[in-house]
Amino acid sequence: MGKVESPEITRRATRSSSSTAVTSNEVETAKITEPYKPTLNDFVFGGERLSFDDLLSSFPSRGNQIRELLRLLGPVNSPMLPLFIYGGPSTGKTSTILQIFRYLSRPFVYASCLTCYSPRILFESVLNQLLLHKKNAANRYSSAKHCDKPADFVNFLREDLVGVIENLKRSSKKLGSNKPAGRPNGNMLYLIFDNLELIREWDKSSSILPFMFNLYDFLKLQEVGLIFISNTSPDTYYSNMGYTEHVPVYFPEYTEEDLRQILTRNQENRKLYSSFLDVVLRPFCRTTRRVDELSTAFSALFRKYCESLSDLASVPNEEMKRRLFSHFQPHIAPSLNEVFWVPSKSSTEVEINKDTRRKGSVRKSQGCEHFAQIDFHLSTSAKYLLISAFLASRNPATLDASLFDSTGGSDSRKRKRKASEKSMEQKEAAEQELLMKGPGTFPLERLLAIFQCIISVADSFDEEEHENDVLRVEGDGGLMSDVLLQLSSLCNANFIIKGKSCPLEGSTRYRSTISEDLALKVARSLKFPLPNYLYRR
Ligand SMILES: Nc1ncnc2c1ncn2[C@@H]1O[C@H](COP(=O)(O)OP(=O)(O)OP(=O)(O)O)[C@@H](O)[C@H]1O
Repeated sequence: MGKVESPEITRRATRSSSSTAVTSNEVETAKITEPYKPTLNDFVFGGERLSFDDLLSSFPSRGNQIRELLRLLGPVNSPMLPLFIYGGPSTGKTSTILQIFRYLSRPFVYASCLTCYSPRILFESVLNQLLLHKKNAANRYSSAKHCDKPADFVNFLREDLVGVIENLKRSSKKLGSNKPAGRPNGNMLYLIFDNLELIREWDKSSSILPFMFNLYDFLKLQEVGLIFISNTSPDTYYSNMGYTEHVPVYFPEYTEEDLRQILTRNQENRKLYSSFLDVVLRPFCRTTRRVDELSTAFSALFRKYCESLSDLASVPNEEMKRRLFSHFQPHIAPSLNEVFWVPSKSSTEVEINKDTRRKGSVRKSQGCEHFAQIDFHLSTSAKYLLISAFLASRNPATLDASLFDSTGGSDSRKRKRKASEKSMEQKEAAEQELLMKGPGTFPLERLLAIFQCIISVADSFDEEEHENDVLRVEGDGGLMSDVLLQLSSLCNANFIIKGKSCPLEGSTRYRSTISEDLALKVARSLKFPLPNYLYRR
């Protein structure tokens, strides 16, 4: 995955070979061959400490999440409930939390379920880090402890954690409050488990996720902070949760303006880059909002944009912008197509395989299949239902009336949207909060109302193409049973989560789990103008 130029993430262990001043050849040789001796400092980032301003400016549009995470982590040595950080792919979850730890200089162990793709690799990776054990030729690349059973892992983990925490306490006492940069701050140790959603793929026994969520209760160690990072919301783990409360922190998808700030952040000539973004950002955002995908596509495109410029420091005027644009325009569409076909690794991009669907189970896209397969496997009405659920989760319910009129016709939509934009401004604070909370829940009635509306809109713009499917769903007497059947299939496939009943209303609530990327792809396959119906900040 192409990562945007983010602040360096280097753990001290990987810097072991960085040279110190040497005075003679012998000393030099000795230094090079001398095996590196890991210390407690390996639990924190080395190098200069990051200031709070640097932390904030490294992650445009993540100020709220950074402040929230700092609040939840609390002052040094504060016990905390497990955190559950979630949000779509490439929304900065991993980089933000790691840089927060760099800023705090607090000791942590990090394991990603992407690279640790079996219980044994995951457990042993955590234990190796705790024991400061490095796999190398001398130990035949073996782990410090052999461990593939959750029960063994808990025992080893507790034992090792207690040891490390004791050492941290001793070292804290020795150093007092006068800690140089690169030394662990405090005696809490944090365990960060990233890409949690992938466990579902490799844990055939389905026992690891419940185990992970129980870890806090199993360990009962005040000095240990647990942080889980996931691409999917806590609801997608619904059946696995129900243990000690995990505090959710949501990373919402970026808006176009957020992406502009993120992408412009490290550019030498911001004005030039901004004129480039004026041309490319909007069309690309319709295809993807992933920072990694955009930055990869844009780095090549920007070179093309500047090709005819003799001075890269020049500030473009209108005439120059026009010239650059006409030179560069032919490259936009091919690049867009390339991005369009890059399969996103969002875990919500699940394909309902014909066979597995019959069995009622779900298989994640293997990455190389492209969207055409979703096209093949989902019926048109299921796609509309999926889009309706996405809209219901994503838009504030108060905007439904202004986005869809009773006939679902699109004629008056523009006018009504405009009128509602005024009131949207007044409600901005409340709705911002709504977005922060992540995809919202909705009752069945709202889903069906949106479904009816968008189907009639679609009908009016593309009557012939979808006639058979849509009209069948809309027109015949089996409407409800058909839609409910589709809904139940989408719930089985985890595209839509069926939650508990609302205690006040007594009705069941639902939540969409799909990413905006996927919703847009589904909408594109139907030629449905989804962006027109999306509430944007
Ligand atoms: N607000 C931001 N400012 C600067 N860079 C960002 C921001 N958000 C994301 N990025 C960059 O995008 C890339 C992907 O981010 P990161 O891996 O942290 O996302 P993620 O949410 O953990 O993704 P995934 O769920 O796929 O693991 C990184 O290079 C990161 O630095």
